[in-house]
Order: sequence, then C-alpha cells, then structure tokens
Amino acid sequence: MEAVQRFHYSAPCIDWRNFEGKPRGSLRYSQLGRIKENKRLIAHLKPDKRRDLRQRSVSDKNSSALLETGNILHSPFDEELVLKRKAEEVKPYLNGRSMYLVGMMGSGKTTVGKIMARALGYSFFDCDTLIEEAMNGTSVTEIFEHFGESVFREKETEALKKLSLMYHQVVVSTGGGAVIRPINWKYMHKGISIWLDVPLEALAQRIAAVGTNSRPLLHDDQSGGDPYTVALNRLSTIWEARGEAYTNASARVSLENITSKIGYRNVSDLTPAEIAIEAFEQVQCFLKEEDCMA
Ligand SMILES: Nc1ncnc2c1ncn2[C@@H]1O[C@H](COP(=O)(O)OP(=O)(O)OP(=O)(O)O)[C@@H](O)[C@H]1O
Ligand SMILES: O=C(O)C1=C[C@@H](O)[C@@H](O)[C@H](O)C1
Repeated sequence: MEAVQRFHYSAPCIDWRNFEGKPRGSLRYSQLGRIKENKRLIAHLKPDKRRDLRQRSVSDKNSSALLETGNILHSPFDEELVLKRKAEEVKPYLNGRSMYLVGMMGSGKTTVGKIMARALGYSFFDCDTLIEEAMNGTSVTEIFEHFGESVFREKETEALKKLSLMYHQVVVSTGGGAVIRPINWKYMHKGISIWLDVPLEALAQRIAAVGTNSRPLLHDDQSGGDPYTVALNRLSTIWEARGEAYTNASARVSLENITSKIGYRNVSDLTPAEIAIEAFEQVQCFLKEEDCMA
C-alpha cells in the first residue's frame, strides 16, 4: 500500500483543446520538486540500468529500499497495484461508458487498451480486427489493395457504429485513421475517447522495428531510405493531414508529458502500464470537467 502511495502522482488537468500544431510538453507540474529530485537521482543511469533496478526491486524482498531512492524506481508489481487502484477509482464514474482509444499508427492503442480493459474488467475490441472478421478474414492490407481505402473507411464506420450502439463497458482500439470522418466521432462520443499522443520519432522507431506489413498507408517502396526514415516521412505526411482531428478526443495522454512528470529521459522508457495509469488520470480530469459543466 505504501509503495502505491509513493508511486502515485496526480495528473495535471490541462485544457489541451487550445491546440496549435503538435503539442509539446509544457505543463504546469504541481510536483515539480519531487520530479527534479527524481531526475537528479537517476540522471546518471542509462535506461537499461533503470529497468535493471525495477527488475531487482521485484525479486528483492527489501524492495522498499529501492523504492525509497526515488518514486520512479517502482516494480511492475507496484505498477499493477496503482493501475488496479486507478481503475477502481474511475470505474464508478464511468456509468458503464466505453472507452475509445485514438492515435496514430503504432501509438500503442492495442497494447494500452488491453491493459486498461483488464484493469477495468471491460471487454477489449480492436476495430481493425472487427473489420477483418466482417470481411471474412481479409486482412486490412488486402482490403486496401483489392477494394481501396474508401471501402475500408465505410467498414470502419460500420464497426464503430455497431460497437457504440450494441456494447457498453468495452475498451476499443480504433484504427489510426478513424478520427478523419466526423460521423465516427458521433459514435465515439457515446463513450469517452482517449488520444494517445506519441512523438512521431518514437512511432517511427516502433514501426521500423516491427515493419509495415500490416500498415498499408506506411508502405513506401519508392523512397528507398532506411526503415526509420521511411516511416518518419510517411508518418509526418499523415500527421499533417490529420493531426488536428485527434484533438476531438475527450482526453489526451501525452507521452512527452508523462515522461517529464515521472522524470524519465525518453518516452521509450515508459511502460504501457504507466501510460494506462495516465490514461485513467486524464479520464478522471475529463469526468470532473464534464461534471462541472453539467
Ligand atoms: N509503451 C510502449 N513502449 C514500447 N513499445 C510499445 C509501447 N506500446 C506499444 N509498443 C509497441 O509498438 C507497436 C505498436 O503498438 P500497438 O499495436 O499497440 O499500436 P496501435 O496504436 O494499436 O497500432 P495500429 O493503429 O497501427 O494498429 C507494437 O510492436 C508494440 O509492442
Ligand atoms: O492510420 C490509418 O489510416 C490506418 C491505421 C490502421 O490501424 C488501419 O486502420 C489502416 O491501416 C489505416
């Protein structure tokens, strides 16, 4: 319990809807002192060393000693507890409403969405998978190739409509482009939409690592650059066209902001569970605002 309290941080509620271009971390931190202290303590550690410490803290019976050296040196076990507790805090105020995760390709909607669903005791759906099932197992890439993007977008809207009308208490990982059609927002606003805002460079790194086979909009056989550069160029073009559409979401989870808040150096140091915890915090902020406006 104590470990939970040490790790606990409160999310600053920000009015990010005054969005101009790509948001960058510029929050007012209520716990700046603690963050600075954390930074000072771990600044000299490389990410793998920090992970090392986290791992050690799980196996070490006296793990509190490690935890006391800074709030960030928590173990996955602590993360689970915080996650569970956050989910329990939020759940009564959701009134069964579903959550829709939006964000660019590779932003972690599926990874984080599954964690959130498990913590809430909700079911999880991946919109791309539902479309593939509705097309008798035809993959997203094949749908794009054989039928074109417009058919895929129609199917995407049908899937979101069905999800929003037929299901409650679900977490949905939407396709990266679900935000571009206003009609889709009509369905997603029946629940709470959460934007996973990840810097393009981090997305390009993840995508370069796994390849673009299942992401037809990122295919680029012409440019011939290395996978990271190709992915970054394609993502930048897509971002230009739809970045602003993500701001329709009820809540924004900025990986850059969490990174500064916890005191990490890179967004790639964040675990999916840490991101899920922040998502619950931002949902709480949204619910409070909603309550004030009612
Ligand atoms: N916090 C994280 N740190 C490092 N890698 C991550 C993180 N979250 C997700 N990933 C990795 O990034 C890749 C994309 O993640 P995921 O499939 O969850 O994203 P997505 O938003 O659902 O993608 P898409 O919309 O393209 O289907 C996966 O290989 C996943 O393991
Ligand atoms: O960003 C996009 O437009 C897409 C993202 C994927 O999840 C798939 O929905 C499809 O590849 C299109």
